[in-house]
Amino acid sequence: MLCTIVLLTCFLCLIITYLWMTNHSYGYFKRHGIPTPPHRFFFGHYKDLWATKSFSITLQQWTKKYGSIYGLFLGTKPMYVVSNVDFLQEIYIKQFSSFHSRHLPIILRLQTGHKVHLFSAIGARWRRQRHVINPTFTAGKMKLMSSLVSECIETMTQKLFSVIQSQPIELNIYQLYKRMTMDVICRCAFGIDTDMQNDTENIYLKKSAGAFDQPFRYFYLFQIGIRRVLIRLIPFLKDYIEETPGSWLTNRVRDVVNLRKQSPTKRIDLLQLMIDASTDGDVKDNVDEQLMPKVLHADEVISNVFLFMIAGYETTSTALAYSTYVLATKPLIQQRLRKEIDQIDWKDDNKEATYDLAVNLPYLDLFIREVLRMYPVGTKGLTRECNTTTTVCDHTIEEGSVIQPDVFTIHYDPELWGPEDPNIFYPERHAEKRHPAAWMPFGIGPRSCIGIRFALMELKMCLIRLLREYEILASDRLEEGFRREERLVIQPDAIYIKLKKCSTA
Ligand code: HEM
Repeated sequence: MLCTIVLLTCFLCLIITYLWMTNHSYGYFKRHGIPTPPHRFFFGHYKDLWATKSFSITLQQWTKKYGSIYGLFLGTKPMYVVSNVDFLQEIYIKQFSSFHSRHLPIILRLQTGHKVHLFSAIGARWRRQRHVINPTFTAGKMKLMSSLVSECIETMTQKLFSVIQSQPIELNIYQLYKRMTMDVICRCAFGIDTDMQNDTENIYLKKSAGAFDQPFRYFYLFQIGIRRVLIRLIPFLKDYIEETPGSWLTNRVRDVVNLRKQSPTKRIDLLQLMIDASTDGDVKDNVDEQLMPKVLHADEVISNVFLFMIAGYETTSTALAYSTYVLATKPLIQQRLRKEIDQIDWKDDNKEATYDLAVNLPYLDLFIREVLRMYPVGTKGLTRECNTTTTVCDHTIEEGSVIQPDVFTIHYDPELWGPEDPNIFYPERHAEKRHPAAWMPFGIGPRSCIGIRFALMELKMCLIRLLREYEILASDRLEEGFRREERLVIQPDAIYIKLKKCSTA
């Protein structure tokens, strides 16, 4: 009897402590004088964020109601949603040392040791990996890799050539872009010469589609999580649980890396550059810059190759999709771009010269910047987690809280982007210097997208090739296919266009 009473009392105390702590957590923003939309016990705002079709648009709607800095709860974790650009500049740039990590989904937090890649690494490990991988993405390295990219674009153009008849026919070009960007990333990061554009039964294409195009993505992530936990608890189960497409791809990278190490000839791609900067020995991180080992562990090469596939495939194909949508709906802008492109004497047999010409076309550069302002591809990966309590623009931000920029509000703010209406597509607005945190499609600061140069090279080379050859026309179903949905990236269903051969091509 006494034992039961003691147990019941302990249980009650635990419940009271839990309720007190949860209640205290939910008082976070009230204590800091920050407004919040109403939350639910235990879930915080998770349920609202899961239920919405677009995370980014929901944030934008709340900003209209609660202002440029407001709070949400991820469970009980406080998250600041911010569209105040001075505040963001402090966090992402000036006080980066207090905000160097992202808030990660549980699936990435399960990764440990050398399985941790650049996206999820924190502290000294992130600094070492970024230091070693940065030189892989210099302009010089991009120029050397441009011929691999150009080959994939050429295959796409040939494919289009065989489809386009004397009369323009409707096609969903987004599908072709996905195959082309997957070919590019397989060649440059995976180090294998796939031909996904002609070989639609390609096993890599199928596995990648399995890994990235999941209709029930949360269920899929849950499945990966369960698999990881089970294998960690009972290692021999590994042989009995079916490989997920992601681990199938990871194992193929391992095979390619092993083959590469034995091969006497060197290919210039992201994989080789990372292999050259790696060691088979142990790597111990050190917070002291002088003592930081300037190498990658062999397993980190593999995890980062896989990361590049995820980070570089859907993002770039979707940015191409948005660019094509704009070109199809704005014939005058298309004409101006073609005029700039047609003025160049393209040296198709000299890939490096072509690279220089392509990346330096001024109107094309403004055009892409404007596309990504109006249609940022993803906003969820931009979070930062506070690792030491600090003060930002008179607000005390406590350790463990999360920062999420409201990119849509920032990108459409007339004060940041005027005097021309930000709802109008106007590339010239980027010729003027803007606030450092006003344009965030690739993030900002030391932890912004490492692949920006690669992505811009691919986008520019592909658009130039298309516009030299074809006039892009809107199909009757263009708007119907343009319905957007937000998963890992914010993507349209389809981009239905018609292509007409240019008279000068
Ligand atoms: C249009 C195409 C792309 C877009 C819009 C894009 C966007 C982004 C964004 C928003 C971030 C988060 C930045 C931040 O937290 O401040 C990011 C990070 C990253 N991106 Fe990209 N990306 C693109 C293409 C690529 C490509 C082609 C690669 C690699 C080949 C790549 C590799 C990465 C990596 C490794 C990170 C993590 C960097 C770190 O934490 O240090 N991205 N990207």
